[in-house]
Amino acid sequence: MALTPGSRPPLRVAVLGCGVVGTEVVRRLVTEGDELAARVGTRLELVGIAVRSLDAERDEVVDRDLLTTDADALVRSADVVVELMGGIEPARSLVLAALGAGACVVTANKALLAQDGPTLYAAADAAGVDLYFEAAVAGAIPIVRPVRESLAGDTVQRLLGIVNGTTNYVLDSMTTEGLDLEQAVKEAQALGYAEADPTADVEGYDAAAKAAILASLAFHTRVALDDVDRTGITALTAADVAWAERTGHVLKLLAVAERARTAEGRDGVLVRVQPTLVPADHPLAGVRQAFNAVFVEAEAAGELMFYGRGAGGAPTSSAVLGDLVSVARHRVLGGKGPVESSHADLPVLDRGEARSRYQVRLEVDDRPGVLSRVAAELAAQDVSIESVRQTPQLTGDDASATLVITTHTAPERAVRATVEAVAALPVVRQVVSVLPVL
Ligand SMILES: NC(=O)C1=CN([C@@H]2O[C@H](COP(=O)(O)OP(=O)(O)OC[C@H]3O[C@@H](n4cnc5c(N)ncnc54)[C@H](O)[C@@H]3O)[C@@H](O)[C@H]2O)C=CC1
Ligand SMILES: N[C@@H](CC=O)C(=O)O
Ligand code: NA
Repeated sequence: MALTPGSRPPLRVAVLGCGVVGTEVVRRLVTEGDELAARVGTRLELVGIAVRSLDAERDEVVDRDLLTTDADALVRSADVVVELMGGIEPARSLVLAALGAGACVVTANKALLAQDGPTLYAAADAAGVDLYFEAAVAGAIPIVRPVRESLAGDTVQRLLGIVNGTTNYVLDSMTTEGLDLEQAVKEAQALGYAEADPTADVEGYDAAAKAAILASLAFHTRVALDDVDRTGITALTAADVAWAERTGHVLKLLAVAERARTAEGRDGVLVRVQPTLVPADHPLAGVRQAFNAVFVEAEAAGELMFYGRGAGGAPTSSAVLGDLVSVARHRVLGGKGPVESSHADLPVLDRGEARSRYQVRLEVDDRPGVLSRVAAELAAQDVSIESVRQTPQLTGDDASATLVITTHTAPERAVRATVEAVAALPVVRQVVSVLPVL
C-alpha cells in the first residue's frame, strides 16, 4: 500500500528538552520533514519544544516560536512525546502524563527506565500506546529492538559489552594519549557524550542503567538499577592503565548480564558493570573513543555482535527518529509495539556467584618465600593460579616487588576472601588492584 502523506491529518510531536540530543532531533524533524512524512504516511508536525529558559542561546534550526516552559500543557496536546530532558523528575511525571493522555512516548532516558520502567510500561499498557526507547541503550546502535523483538523467540544467555561512550572515551584517552581522567572527562563533555552530571558516567551509573534495561528485556525479568553490581572508573590510575598494557590487555568498563546457577542449583541472573582487563587481541579491545559494542549470546542464534556510536547528539538522534517513525506508523496504519515482558521473574543473584578470571596486583617484600606464602592463600580458597609475573622495583631504601597474579576462572566470592587473606600477610605491603579479566 502506498503511503499518502497529504491525505491524513499530521501527527503532533512534542519534544521535551533541547540540549545535545534534543537539538539534533529537532534539526532532523525540520530538515527531513518531507522524507519522514513519506515514510510514516503523514507529516510529523513539531508543535512545541519544552525548555528551561526561553532566552538561552540555541542552534538556528530551533524555531523560537515553538519554545515553551510549560511542558505539562505541551504533553497533553501531543500525539507523540519525545522526552530528551533526562533525569527522574519532572521527566517521570511528564512521561506519565503524556501516556495517560493517550500519547505515545519515545525516550532516551535510561536513568528513568532503569529506576521506574515497570510504572511506565503499565501506564503505556493501560492507555494502549507505545513506549519506545532505542536511544536509551548504546546510542545509535540498534540493540533494544533486537533484544526486545528480534530475539523474542530465542533464549539469551549472556550480554556483554561497552555501553558507555564517555568512559570508553576517557579510558581510551588515558591509554593512548596519557590524558588524566579529569582532562578526558572535560573533552567528553565538550563532545556531547557525557550526562548532564558526568558522575553518572564515571561512577558507572549510566552503564548500570543500560545493563538493567538490557537484562530486563533479555531475561524477561525485572532488573532495576539497584540490582546491578556497579564499579566505575574513578579509582583507576595511570599505573593501572600502564600495567594493563604491560600484561597484554586494555582496560574497558564492561557491562555483563548473564544467566547463572548457584552452587545449590538455584537459577537466576547476574548483572554487573566493572572495569575489566580485555586481552589486546579481543574485538572489544579495539572499540575506541565513544564507540560502544555489545555481544549477545543466545541459545539458537549463537553469538551476535553490535557495534557503533554509543553517544553524541547526531548518532543518538538516529535512534530517536527510528522510534518516532515506528510509533507514528502505528498511529497511522494501526498496530502496536511490544509491552513489558517480565514473566520469567528470575531472582537477581548475589555478585559473589559471578565467575571470572582475575588479575591481582600486589606490592610485596622482595625476598625468598613470599610467592609461596601468597600462593598458599589462593590455594586455601581453591583459587587456582594461571600465571605469575614478578617485577622487582626499589622504593626508597626497601627492596619491594610487584607481583601480578592471574587466576583461572573462580567465583568472585572466593577471590574476595583470598584477597583479604593475602592483604593480611606481613610480606604483602599493599593489594594495589583486583580486576576481572575477560
Ligand atoms: N548525549 C548523549 O550522547 C546521549 C544522551 N542520552 C540521553 O538523552 C537525554 C538527553 O541527553 P542530552 O541531550 O545529552 O542532555 P542535555 O543536558 O544536553 O539536554 C537536556 C536538556 O533538557 C533540558 N531540561 C532539563 N530539565 C528540563 C525541564 N524541567 N524542562 C525543560 N527542559 C529541561 C536542559 O535544559 C537541557 O537543555 C538524557 O536522558 C540522556 O541520558 C541517550 C543517549 C546518548
Ligand atoms: N553519557 C552517555 C550517553 C549515551 O548514552 C554515554 O557516555 O554513553
Ligand atoms: Na540504541
